[in-house]
Amino acid sequence: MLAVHEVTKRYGTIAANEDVSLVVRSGEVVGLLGHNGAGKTTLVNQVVGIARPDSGSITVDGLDAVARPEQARRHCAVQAQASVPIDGLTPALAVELVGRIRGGNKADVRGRAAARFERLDMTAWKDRPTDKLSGGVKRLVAYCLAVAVPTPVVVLDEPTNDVDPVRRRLLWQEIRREADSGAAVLLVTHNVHEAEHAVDRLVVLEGGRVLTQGTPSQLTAGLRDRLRLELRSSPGRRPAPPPGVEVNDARDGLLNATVSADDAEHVMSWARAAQRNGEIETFAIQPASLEDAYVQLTAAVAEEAAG
Ligand SMILES: Nc1ncnc2c1ncn2[C@@H]1O[C@H](COP(=O)(O)OP(=O)(O)OP(=O)(O)O)[C@@H](O)[C@H]1O
Repeated sequence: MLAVHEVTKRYGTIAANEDVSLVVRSGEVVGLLGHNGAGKTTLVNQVVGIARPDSGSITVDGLDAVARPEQARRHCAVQAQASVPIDGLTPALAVELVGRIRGGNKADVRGRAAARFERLDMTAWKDRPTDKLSGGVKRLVAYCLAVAVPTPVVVLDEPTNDVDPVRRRLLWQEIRREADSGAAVLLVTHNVHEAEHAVDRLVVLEGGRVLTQGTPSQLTAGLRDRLRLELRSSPGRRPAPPPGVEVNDARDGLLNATVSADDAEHVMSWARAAQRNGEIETFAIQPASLEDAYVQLTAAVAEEAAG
């Protein structure tokens, strides 16, 4: 549904995107991850026709988005990172207006918007002037505007920013629903933890290039025998961790470490004993997460670049 093939985009000497290829199929949510400046927004801008690739191709619903961006854009819903200026309107009116401009039938647009406001628990705000809404609610309204009419491709740039944790969950469900009804969803996010549970596949960009891509479980496969130990020391106590524990971070009484699966049993016994004798308050041993894999991957690239 969305196919990006060997796209390169330079700004002067900066290669914002270099040979980027990815595919988002109908029914899939694909997360685009990467540090600040990795090239995510540049890629999104080219998909929606705001920027033009120097080379490579992009097709949206089978249409050439480089040669005919205006045509391709009609098949694409976009929620940009910047907020949408809709002051003077209410969310319900703004969504209706955008839906009608985009060719939706009035009753359909209204019906879809009302159901979506309900599912996102936003009904209380739908008839309030938007300049009186909080930043998080405005962000949700921007999402509702983007998907006011159904499109084969949906591109979302940081849709969960500023949204409270409860509505963020509702929003992830809503995004999944969009894919389940047939859309190909490309989603830019910095929230690796949330993405792990909400996306089908991930593409990691670094320095404009695709560093890796795959399902969350493929990306964490290399860390299967690595577990994560997190513990909180008791006030004034700093117990030395046992052998086999690789400390990643230790400050303010919180320790984050990596433990090999083979050592997990003796680390667990040590932690239990330390808890019994009052050295630590709480501890948890968990499987390594996508965030661990992401940090490891990007750190390896940074080390390589530093020589
Ligand atoms: N219009 C522009 N002119 C010059 N350089 C640009 C322009 N747009 C982006 N860049 C540069 O291209 C690189 C990629 O930027 P981009 O905004 O795509 O990154 P990003 O991954 O979206 O970052 P963030 O997570 O901070 O939004 C950066 O080095 C940025 O400074």
